[in-house]
Amino acid sequence: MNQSKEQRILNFVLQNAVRGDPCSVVDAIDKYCSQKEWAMNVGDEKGKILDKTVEEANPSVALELGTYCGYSAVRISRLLKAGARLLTVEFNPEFAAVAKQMIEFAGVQDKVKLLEGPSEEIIPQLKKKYEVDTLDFVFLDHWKDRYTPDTKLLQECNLLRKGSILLADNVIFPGAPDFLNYVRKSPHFQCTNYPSHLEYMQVEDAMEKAVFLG
Ligand SMILES: O=c1[nH]cnc2c(O)cc(-c3ccc(F)cc3)cc12
Ligand SMILES: [Mg+2]
Repeated sequence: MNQSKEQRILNFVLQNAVRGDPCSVVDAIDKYCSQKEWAMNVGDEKGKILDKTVEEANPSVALELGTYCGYSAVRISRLLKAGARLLTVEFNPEFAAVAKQMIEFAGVQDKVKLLEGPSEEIIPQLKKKYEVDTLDFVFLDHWKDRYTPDTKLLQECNLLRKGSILLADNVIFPGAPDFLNYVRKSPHFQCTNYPSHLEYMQVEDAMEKAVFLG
């Protein structure tokens, strides 16, 4: 059976990174995807914006929508303080299977919980099934058409508190215009735009930070 691109990325990591070393996993994925096969990891340029925002949030509980191969789950969890945790949601079972192995190889499995399924089903379960009170940090990197409905759902489920930080990837390319409209017009969010480039390409992209004001 032919290997998928995501399985090829994982194999490259298993052969070129250091087990238990999250930075080596992140670097190996970036090396493969910049030199061999493009893939939709957030990448190192936008990854540095992600790092800064995670450090600013210093979350006890973080949520990621869109795990893919686990690149940003490893990138985020390497920065988490002792006892902090990341919940990451992936709809595609093939991607989830690769991400699970990526997370374990990186040695961050004790900080990361991978939840398989659609975000609109999982978000309403976070409080009761996953013992979440409120989320300190949310990384939106799944499907652009879900950014706005899932942001509204997070609010409706009382999962945000004053100061919760949302960070959205790809607000320029592929683009999430309705999300930008929603958060920038809402009195409940204070927004900041971070111009950057599409991962591994010279195409303009940006990330949007939206701090919940309560
Ligand atoms: O679907 C996506 N989810 C999350 N992140 C993405 C991301 O960073 C890039 C892209 C993407 C970019 C260019 C292209 F030609 C085709 C897809 C998609 C996603
Ligand atoms: Mg993305």
